[in-house]
Amino acid sequence: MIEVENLVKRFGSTVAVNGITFTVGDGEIYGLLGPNGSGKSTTMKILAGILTPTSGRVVVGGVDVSSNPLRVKELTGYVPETPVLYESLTPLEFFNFVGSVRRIPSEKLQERVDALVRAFGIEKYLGEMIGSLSFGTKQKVSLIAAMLHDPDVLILDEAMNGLDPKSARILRELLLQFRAEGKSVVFSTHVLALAEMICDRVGVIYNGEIIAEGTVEQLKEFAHEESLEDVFLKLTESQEEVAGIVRALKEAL
Ligand SMILES: Nc1ncnc2c1ncn2[C@@H]1O[C@H](COP(=O)(O)OP(=O)(O)OP(=O)(O)O)[C@@H](O)[C@H]1O
Repeated sequence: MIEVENLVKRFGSTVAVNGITFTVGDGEIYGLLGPNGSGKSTTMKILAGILTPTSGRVVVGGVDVSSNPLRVKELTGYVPETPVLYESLTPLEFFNFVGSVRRIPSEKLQERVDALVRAFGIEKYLGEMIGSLSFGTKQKVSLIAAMLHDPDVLILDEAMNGLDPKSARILRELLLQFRAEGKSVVFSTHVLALAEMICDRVGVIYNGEIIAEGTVEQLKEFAHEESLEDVFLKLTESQEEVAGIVRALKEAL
């Protein structure tokens, strides 16, 4: 369970997150959707205990992030928008490093590394330097590292980026399994069809505020639109703008 209450994050004069409130239940996948720069990554970094909020309250698995960020990190697996990895380690060395930092018993670590490496099909890269791997393979390493300690909560920032269709399907299945085990997932994406497919509820974030929230069906009804893409464009006031740009392009080209 994740509870976010009146969360604010300022960077100097920039208000990245402007008083957002939402909860993610046990066994729920919550999609955070929003245009570039709307505050998704900042929110997710706060949930993962990486950034401290300016104000507001975040409770993960009953633990307040401000009072016990270390415990929240134990409960949480976080995949950043861009993989942050040690380029001069091999994936296997990196997984062992993560295992020791997270104090995962060696037998359990071995089991989880084997299963996840097999699921994402990266066996042949285990002994290569991470710096030499493709973006998609690095993303898989980042995902596996986040899941090694079997976290109760997963925070995935555009985690499907760079994944081939097979790996994207595997991740989707893993998330559904995660949900069935009663865990909570926060998932940001610009791929609205994907959000529609896997999210139990979505929150649309715009200029640091959640401007609409509900199931995809509820949002479609609320916005009187047929697709989540149209709902998104309408809510973020982009529908008219996109139409204008397309008109201008047609004239110019
Ligand atoms: N470390 C920082 N210092 C200053 N401003 C920042 C910092 N991190 C984020 N911001 C600003 O906060 C706002 C929200 O950024 P954020 O990265 O959370 O957006 P986002 O919704 O994740 O965007 P995208 O879809 O492009 O990844 C932006 O205006 C951004 O420039």
